[in-house]
Amino acid sequence: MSNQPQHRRRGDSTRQRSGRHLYRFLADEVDARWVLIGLAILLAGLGEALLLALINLAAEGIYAGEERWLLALAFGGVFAASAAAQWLVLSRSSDAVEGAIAGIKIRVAEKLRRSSLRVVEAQGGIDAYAPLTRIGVISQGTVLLVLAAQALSVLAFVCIYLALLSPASLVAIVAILAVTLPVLGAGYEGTRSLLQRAAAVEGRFFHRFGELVSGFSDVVMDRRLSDGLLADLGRISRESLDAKLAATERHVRDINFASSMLSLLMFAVMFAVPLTLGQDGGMSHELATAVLFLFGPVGELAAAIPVLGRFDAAVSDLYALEARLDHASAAADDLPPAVGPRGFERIELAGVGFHYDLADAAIGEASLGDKQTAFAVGPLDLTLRRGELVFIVGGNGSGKSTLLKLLTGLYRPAAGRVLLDGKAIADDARPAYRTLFATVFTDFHLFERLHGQPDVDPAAVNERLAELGLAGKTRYTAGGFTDLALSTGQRKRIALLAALGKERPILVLDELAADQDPPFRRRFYEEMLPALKEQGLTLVCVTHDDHYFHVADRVLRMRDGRLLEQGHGGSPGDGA
Ligand SMILES: Nc1ncnc2c1ncn2[C@@H]1O[C@H](COP(=O)(O)OP(=O)(O)OP(=O)(O)O)[C@@H](O)[C@H]1O
Repeated sequence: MSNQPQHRRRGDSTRQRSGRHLYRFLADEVDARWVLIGLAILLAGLGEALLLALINLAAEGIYAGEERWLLALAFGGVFAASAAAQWLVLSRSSDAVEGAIAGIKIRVAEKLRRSSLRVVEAQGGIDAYAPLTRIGVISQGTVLLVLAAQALSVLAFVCIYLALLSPASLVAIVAILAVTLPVLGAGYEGTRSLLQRAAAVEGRFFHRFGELVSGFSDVVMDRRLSDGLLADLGRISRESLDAKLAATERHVRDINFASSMLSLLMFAVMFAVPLTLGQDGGMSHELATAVLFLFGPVGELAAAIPVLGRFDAAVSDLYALEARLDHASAAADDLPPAVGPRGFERIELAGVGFHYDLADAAIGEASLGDKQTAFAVGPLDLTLRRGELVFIVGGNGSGKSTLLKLLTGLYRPAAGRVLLDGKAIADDARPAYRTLFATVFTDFHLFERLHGQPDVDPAAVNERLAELGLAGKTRYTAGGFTDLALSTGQRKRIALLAALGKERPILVLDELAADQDPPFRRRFYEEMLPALKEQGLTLVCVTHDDHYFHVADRVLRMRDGRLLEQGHGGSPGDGA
């Protein structure tokens, strides 16, 4: 079982109320001195309220000469302290959040590498990891979040100041804020979910947009296809626009509401309270300045709503992704060791069965109910001996690649056993077992550099590239391959080079020769494979090249997920 590192945050947070994600992110992920930041926020708020009081004192016009200088000095001092506090809050919190984001990115990559091939296949393409790309929203949101906290602090201190000026006004202020803040809170909730929906739709847009790029040759050749694709893009875009417009409308309504409530507050403090209590209004200009001072922080709070909503949605999507990966890695094998077993005599598949279940792939709760078997292989019985050259043949979709993934330990058998030299491979031994194999599957990926081989001599790699007919096409340097935009056949040759560089005892090649030109194909079957066998490698190759079956020691045929009886070189199992 996986021994992945434990984190303070657990992956089960996806169903929590919105806002909680934000809180958990700050509390659990961000390594900041919150007490210090909190004190600085309070200081900044207090500073604003003091500035207000000083402005009011100066406006009274009764201080002159030395006293006015003192007021000016006090203003300067408070302003400097308040600005320093704000600088401290913003720089410390931004640094801490950036640090947390950098850590999260690596943590998600670590969780992904600990999940299984089936899960990664089932997640689909890179779109599934889009929450990781939206993490930048968190950086942008941090400043606004801090400013919103500071606005709350200013609000509190200005209210205290107002209370000191006119205790009766405090009642009106508290009543109005008691209505305004929860309404803004509810507005935040709604805006957040609308923005989250818009982000999800945006993800679908980019998926479809990706099809426009990857299928471009069809797009320019087929008007009906390109019209259909564009219509689809337009529909998705409108859906995203609708969600965004709804969010904006709600936000504008919130801002409107907040400013109306402030006007009401002004009315209450300037008219309702004095008229009701029969006050003479001598304090009114100070009260008016104080109420006007509230406009800034309340406006900042209202303006922060959509950004905080995006921040919250981004964190919540990220945690949902992590929860899926946590779920997957809990059931996945450990990481393989850097160096595994080197030698073996025989590998056996004994009654091995496997099926592609939608539920196997289910890493969220949603799909657990749709258990369906898409394709099943087995029971498979096969013995592979050291030094053999085995071909696997069969029609499209007969299960050849699935067999290779079972043989190499990439898939966990649902039935039967895989035995290494007579000993069944237990789950905890499978990662080490996998290191026996170097593979080139049909959906291989060419890494830009030979990761994990830091000491590789570029000159030696370039020599091998030349042997594979790729001199002048690409070169290997300390920075990696200079060019990988090559033909499919050429890319496959590089994949072969990379696989051989791993120096594993078994080489598994899935239709490697399929895209090669006839001279290279002949060289591959008649010279390279025999030479590799001569060097002691065990080779398992999926092929459709019946011209070269004679090269193999054995040819096995797959049909409908079953291995037919084994034949010898030149005579595949069912006599085809
Ligand atoms: N990742 C997957 N998820 C779900 N089903 C899959 C997946 N990969 C393959 N299958 C199913 O398994 C069947 C066998 O696929 P497999 O790739 O093993 O066949 P193959 O013999 O290698 O075919 P080909 O010659 O076309 O490469 C396919 O028909 C497909 O329905």
